[in-house]
Amino acid sequence: MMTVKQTVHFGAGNIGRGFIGALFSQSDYHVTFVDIADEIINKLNEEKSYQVKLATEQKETVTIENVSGLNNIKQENEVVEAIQNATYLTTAIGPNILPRIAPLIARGISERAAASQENLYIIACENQIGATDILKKHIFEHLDEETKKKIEGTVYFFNSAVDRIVPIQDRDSLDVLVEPYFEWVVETKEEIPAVEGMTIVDDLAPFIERKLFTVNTGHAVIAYFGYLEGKETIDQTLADEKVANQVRETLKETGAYLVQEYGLNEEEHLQYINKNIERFKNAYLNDGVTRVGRAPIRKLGPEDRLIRPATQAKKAGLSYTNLAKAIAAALLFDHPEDEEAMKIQEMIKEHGPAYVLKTVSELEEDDQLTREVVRQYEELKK
Ligand SMILES: NC(=O)C1=CN([C@@H]2O[C@H](COP(=O)(O)OP(=O)(O)OC[C@H]3O[C@@H](n4cnc5c(N)ncnc54)[C@H](O)[C@@H]3O)[C@@H](O)[C@H]2O)C=CC1
Ligand SMILES: O=P(O)(O)OC[C@H]1O[C@](O)(CO)[C@@H](O)[C@@H]1O
Repeated sequence: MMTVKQTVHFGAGNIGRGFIGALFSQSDYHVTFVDIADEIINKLNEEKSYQVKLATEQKETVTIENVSGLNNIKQENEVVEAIQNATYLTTAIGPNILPRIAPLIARGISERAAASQENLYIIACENQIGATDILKKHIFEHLDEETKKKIEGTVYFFNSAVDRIVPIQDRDSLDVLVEPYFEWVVETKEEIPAVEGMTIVDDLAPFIERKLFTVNTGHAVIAYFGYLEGKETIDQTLADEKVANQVRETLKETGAYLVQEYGLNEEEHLQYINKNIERFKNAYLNDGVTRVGRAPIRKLGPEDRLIRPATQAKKAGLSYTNLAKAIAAALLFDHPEDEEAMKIQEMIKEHGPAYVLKTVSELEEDDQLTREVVRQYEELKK
């Protein structure tokens, strides 16, 4: 009897079902999704399949089969067992959640190490530089020394970059609407089992910085300016020539840094920028500015899509005024349903914008970038 290849994926949300889980299923893996959302887990176990629909005029659809679900709070033992049988373990759960799932993954790894010498490949698929390294650090805090030794050469951790726009979905269905474009880049020099749609590279740094500081910076700029203009969706916002121009100018700044840092070809990078601006125009996605602007504390972090390209551009003597303006717009994102946005607004109210830049973005008060952001913040507020 043929044994079915197994993979465990934490986070049965938009990227989980609409991208990473779908690729594994299409590569003949059985995908065990792990999530805290009972309604998703129950549906996965009842329906055993769902549809991935492309956000195009034709709405091409693929059926994703060979899927099941486990709740990581209520079914710890079952998750540990699934990890024992898996070749891959992936996550798309949000960078802030990684420390919370690490203890259970550590238990799975420990029990697996006691019973098997088979390889396990762990990949965090999050919008964060070095997300798998961060997950590894949290997992290792829960492993004893003997297990850490035992898993050397059998449990591998690879960083990755994930790129596919997947908007918020209808919660009553497992089906997922996704853009046609996708890119999943994984950093490894190992020979690993094939997964359809996975691109392997030796060095992820240029790929993840190019992606985060083009796709995600551009998207964030549209989201924050769109929100300020009272727009609902990304494509509506981009139709406003003023915002479209702001996006292009900001991506010229991140582009100048990327070209200098990684020796990218300027013309090719310009094409990459233009290609991504076209992706943002997809009206079939109906992608809300509040989703793309979500979690501004994370997005204003020192290593994230707005602050890092600005600090790097400043260090390299390049222009960063448009990035500063985007950061100022992020500080004005006061969406009441976004917990992080509300926290930022409270901090601004009590201590002012420079305090947020210091505590959230690790920028000193007398930093030129801080001064420029605060100046633009006051301008935008008028
Ligand atoms: N949606 C998108 O277009 C893209 C998202 N990403 C990244 O992918 C990751 C996931 O994003 P989405 O799929 O959009 O989010 P999502 O909110 O649709 O999915 C996250 C899933 O994680 C589950 N979850 C939350 N806390 C949990 C916990 N403690 N234990 C188990 N499950 C838990 C949620 O119930 C949800 O189903 C994020 O890091 C995001 O930055 C990357 C590229 C594109
Ligand atoms: O906002 P987050 O959680 O970083 O992730 C979603 C982002 O990733 C993207 O899919 C880009 O890959 C955009 O849709 C969005 O800006």
